[in-house]
Amino acid sequence: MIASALTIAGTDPTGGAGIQADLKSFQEREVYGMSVVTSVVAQNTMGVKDVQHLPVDFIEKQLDAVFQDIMPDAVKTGMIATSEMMELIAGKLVNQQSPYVIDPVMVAKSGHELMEEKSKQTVRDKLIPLAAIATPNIPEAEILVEFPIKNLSDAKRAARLIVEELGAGAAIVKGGHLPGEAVDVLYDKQGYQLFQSPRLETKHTHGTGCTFSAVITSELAKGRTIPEAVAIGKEFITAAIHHTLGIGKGNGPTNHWGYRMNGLPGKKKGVDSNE
Ligand SMILES: Nc1ncnc2c1ncn2[C@@H]1O[C@H](COP(=O)(O)OP(=O)(O)O)[C@@H](O)[C@H]1O
Ligand SMILES: Cc1ncc(COP(=O)(O)O)c(N)n1
Repeated sequence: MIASALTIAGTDPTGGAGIQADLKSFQEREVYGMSVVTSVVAQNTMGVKDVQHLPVDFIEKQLDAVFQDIMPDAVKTGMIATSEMMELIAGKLVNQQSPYVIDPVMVAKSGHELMEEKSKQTVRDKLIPLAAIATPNIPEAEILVEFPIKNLSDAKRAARLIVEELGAGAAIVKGGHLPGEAVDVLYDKQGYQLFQSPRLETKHTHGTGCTFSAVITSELAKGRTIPEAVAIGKEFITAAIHHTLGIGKGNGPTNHWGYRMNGLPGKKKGVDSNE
């Protein structure tokens, strides 16, 4: 039977980030995609204009509609703006057997806050301990661990702390916001693993974090291990950034077909970690 995955997140009507990026990524990885909307966001590649949060009881109705029908093989969360939403979602996920990937989305690349300030504590307390893997970027990891991350050794310490003290099963601290090569640090019970790619010079990186964590979710849904899922996520996002579409007036989206149609930069077309 086909693997299925559920994303619980906010929207991007221009399709590069949020729910839309997640569903495109699930589809690319041949996983049946489902979605529960938390907030409707009026945004584009130039920034966030406005946000409407859905009522918590309506988010609950959407979650129940999914869970009463098609049980996902993996779940990811993206933008969850308020503590009330987080508490609801934690209550629904606590008895789930399927792996849960938390992308603790806090601030959009454009600088707009996507999570209430007072809820940052709730992410740490209620959601991180339920996660098979957390995928913070550098600013998000800094908020979770409460120390500045200036280099690879800080990122390693943060990833370890998110697992050993905050209770995630694994953590990957993404290096998109550090200078130099794009190095992501995975820490799990087996120790550290680094996932590295050259830094690609482009402004078109809208939704990179959403796409990366959605691919990890897809691979966990198929039963792959965390290091296998992260390796595929890293190849997918590298190709999606490299084979840029060049659309959008601001920081454009990545190319969700890039990996399947063109493969990794420098490798032959169609190269896929499945092969
Ligand atoms: N300019 C870039 N070149 C290559 N890889 C990048 C670049 N920017 C981000 N990445 C990669 O994209 C993924 C998402 O990282 P990041 O941009 O830090 O997340 P977020 O979108 O949550 O801020 C990571 O694997 C990171 O290494
Ligand atoms: C609904 C939603 N979720 C997440 C992001 C973060 O994406 P990015 O950091 O690339 O702007 C976003 N802009 N919108």
